[in-house]
Amino acid sequence: MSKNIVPHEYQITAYDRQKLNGHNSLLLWFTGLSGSGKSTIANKLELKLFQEGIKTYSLDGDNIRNGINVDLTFSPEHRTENIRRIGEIANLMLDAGLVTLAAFVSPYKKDRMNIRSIVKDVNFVEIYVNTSLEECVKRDVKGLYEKALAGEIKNMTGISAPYEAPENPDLEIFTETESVEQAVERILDYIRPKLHGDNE
Ligand SMILES: Nc1ncnc2c1ncn2[C@@H]1O[C@H](COP(=O)(O)OS(=O)(=O)O)[C@@H](OP(=O)(O)O)[C@H]1O
Ligand SMILES: Nc1ncnc2c1ncn2[C@@H]1O[C@H](COP(=O)(O)OP(=O)(O)O)[C@@H](O)[C@H]1O
Repeated sequence: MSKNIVPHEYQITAYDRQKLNGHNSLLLWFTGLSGSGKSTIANKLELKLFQEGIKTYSLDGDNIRNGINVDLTFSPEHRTENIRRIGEIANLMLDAGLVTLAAFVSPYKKDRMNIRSIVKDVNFVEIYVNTSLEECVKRDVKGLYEKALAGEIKNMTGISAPYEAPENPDLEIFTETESVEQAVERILDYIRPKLHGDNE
């Protein structure tokens, strides 16, 4: 914490907000290549949670890279800063009592580990959306791989920039053999005890 900044003691705590909501805060962190299926799965999962009365919020490139992080590029340093800021925002969302879904390529191991240290470890679920580069290139949802392979985009993850796969993710999803619905059910099964368990 910076010098000369003294935190206020607020009467209402994260614990109180979680109690009022009837569930714990959780950060569901989706990592994987562009086009691996992070947003598709996160979207379906949020809908399911919402329908169960769980208070949620989704963070992804649309609301972050076009907003608070509009100043950042895809250089390694800027990706690190992108993920650091998102970690801090997610931490506020956890404090607010929300189940927060974050879908970012987040290619560097050290940046993802930093998230664990920003938020309380118990609240963090790392979900590796493991789809092969070949499949992502075949899908080419946004036409980025074609451009990257033609040399029109620099620093494209998987083509001209690294992706460091998680070694011990909490969950690993294989979208080439698993449907979106199956992935969502598996994630729900995994997080249910965390949502409703003793999380003090
Ligand atoms: N060079 C390069 N590398 C990877 N991705 C690129 C790049 N340029 C643009 N895009 C699009 O931006 C989305 C990735 O942004 P992120 O904020 O998730 O990236 S990172 O975590 O900072 O690495 C990513 O979105 P998703 O496809 O949803 O993953 C891409 O659509
Ligand atoms: N099992 C699956 N899980 C997730 N996405 C899938 C699956 N099978 C095919 N897809 C398709 O792959 C694409 C993934 O795109 P998207 O969710 O935007 O990826 P990301 O957010 O990782 O960039 C979508 O067009 C989706 O319909």
